[in-house]
Amino acid sequence: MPQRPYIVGNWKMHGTRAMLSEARAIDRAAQRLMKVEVAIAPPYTLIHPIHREAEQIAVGAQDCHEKEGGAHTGDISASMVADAGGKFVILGHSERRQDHREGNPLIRAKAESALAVGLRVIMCCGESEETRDAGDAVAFVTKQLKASLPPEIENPTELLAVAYEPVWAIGTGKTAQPSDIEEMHAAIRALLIKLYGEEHGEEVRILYGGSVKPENAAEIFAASNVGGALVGGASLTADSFMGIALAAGETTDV
Ligand SMILES: O=C[C@H](O)COP(=O)(O)O
Repeated sequence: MPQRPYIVGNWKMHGTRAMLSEARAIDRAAQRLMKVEVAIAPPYTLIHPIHREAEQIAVGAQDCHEKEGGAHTGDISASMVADAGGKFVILGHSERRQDHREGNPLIRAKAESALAVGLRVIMCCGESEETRDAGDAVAFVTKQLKASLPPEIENPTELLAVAYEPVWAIGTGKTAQPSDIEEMHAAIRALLIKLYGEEHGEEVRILYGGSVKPENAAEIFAASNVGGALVGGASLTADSFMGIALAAGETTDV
């Protein structure tokens, strides 16, 4: 049975307690949209407050440290995320790869640490504009993803989602063409089947991310192998975020 579309808001470094009202509005709207799985990844400081109030949506983190604990000033471990009520963690986002020079081996170690405490991993991947222009996008992304994903996951259907986010489409207003999304998601699907077997490889949701908005969401969700979206800017208000979730609900017969 196919899984529900998964619509995840990545609030990035936006959000003080003033944003709790937006989270409440998202949660209320999600209660009327049971065909879609809605989640938000606020800054660490808002995970617990949102978790305490939310009835429908899951809350998660935008990163975690690869170690369980220790002398790592300023870092947060996967078990701390879980303790605060987090149910998932976004890993390998291009902003972390760039701002914090995170490479594939480190990202894989973080994923192993997150899975060990039962967090779902949303593993990001994506190519730069230069790589796409050179015609190397599919080869680059599949190699990046293979090197970032743990080779063994107990229940990938439940505990893994992949987010394809072309770097040039993030926060720029540019989105990939549906045909390019289909080509990339098909290549990712083939990799997931190879890594985790047919049963799980077919079921893991592959999200698209990069300037998703209510206006372009329906076209993106109509593309094959798109199981949801990782949404940045448009997830900061309940209206636009739930507009995207609504579009996902309309394209599913789950
Ligand atoms: O994680 C989300 C992505 O980076 C997309 O961000 P955006 O929707 O603002 O382009």
